[in-house]
Amino acid sequence: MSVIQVDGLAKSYGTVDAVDEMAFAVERGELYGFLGPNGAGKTTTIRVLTGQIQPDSGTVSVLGTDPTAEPIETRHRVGILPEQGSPPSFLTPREFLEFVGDVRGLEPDRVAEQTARWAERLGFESKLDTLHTDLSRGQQQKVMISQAFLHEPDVVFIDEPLANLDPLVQEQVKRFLVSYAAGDNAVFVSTHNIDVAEEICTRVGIVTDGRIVTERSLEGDSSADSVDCEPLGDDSLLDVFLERVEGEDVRDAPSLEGLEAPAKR
Ligand SMILES: Nc1ncnc2c1ncn2[C@@H]1O[C@H](COP(=O)(O)OP(=O)(O)OP(=O)(O)O)[C@@H](O)[C@H]1O
Repeated sequence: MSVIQVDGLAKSYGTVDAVDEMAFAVERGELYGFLGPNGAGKTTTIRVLTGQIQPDSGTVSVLGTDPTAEPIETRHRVGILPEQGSPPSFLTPREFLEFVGDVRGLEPDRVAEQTARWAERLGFESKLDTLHTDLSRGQQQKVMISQAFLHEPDVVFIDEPLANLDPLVQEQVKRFLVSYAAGDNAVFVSTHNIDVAEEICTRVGIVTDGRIVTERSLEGDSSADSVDCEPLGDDSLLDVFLERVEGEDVRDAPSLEGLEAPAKR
């Protein structure tokens, strides 16, 4: 059984159809990239899958739970790194991770062990007892990454994983995500970053206007054997993206008048 299954999902906000006829499935061992332009419906889909909002119609299943009917059960079982999420300003990383560990049902010893491991892995040991309000945006992002993986969930949802991270930490996080998915888990990454998706994902679904318009497998021998998906082949992911988004090659789109860089003298 797929660890994430979405069929006929629809969600509107007033007259805006944010998600419409969305359908896909993700298997264990996959690092699935949800790639789409601004407003494509990526965050809305993740919010439904993590039990944060109710859809208008469709069925969703995450690790055999129904996030629309049992959102707390789903949230206990998965890791979530929300878009622009930040840890509470009035807590320190240690206090916040203790809180998250408690909510996720971890023993205090295990929380302490995991906190130390993540602080070392992402290099924020010296900030463990500093209030978040006094941390940089990138340091806060490291704490948010740590909370998503603290309880070693089988499925992790991540909205823009590398935002605000310096290049060195970006490389570490990318390598970690690849190895985590390969360890019989599933990592679901929503991103605008085509290069990162091409580099780390095992499969990518291109989302526009609230639905997946095409999927591509990015590895020859997919770890998820049951996935039947067209390989990327000789195309670049950028080419596939540009062709599919709005059904036209956006490289031919008119330039933004008045915004051209001034000619060099
Ligand atoms: N709470 C809301 N109220 C009204 N409209 C919303 C709300 N949240 C999202 N939308 C609209 O729904 C559509 C899909 O938004 P969503 O945030 O899911 O897209 P996205 O693919 O995550 O975009 P981005 O890459 O810019 O984060 C957009 O048109 C957006 O304006």
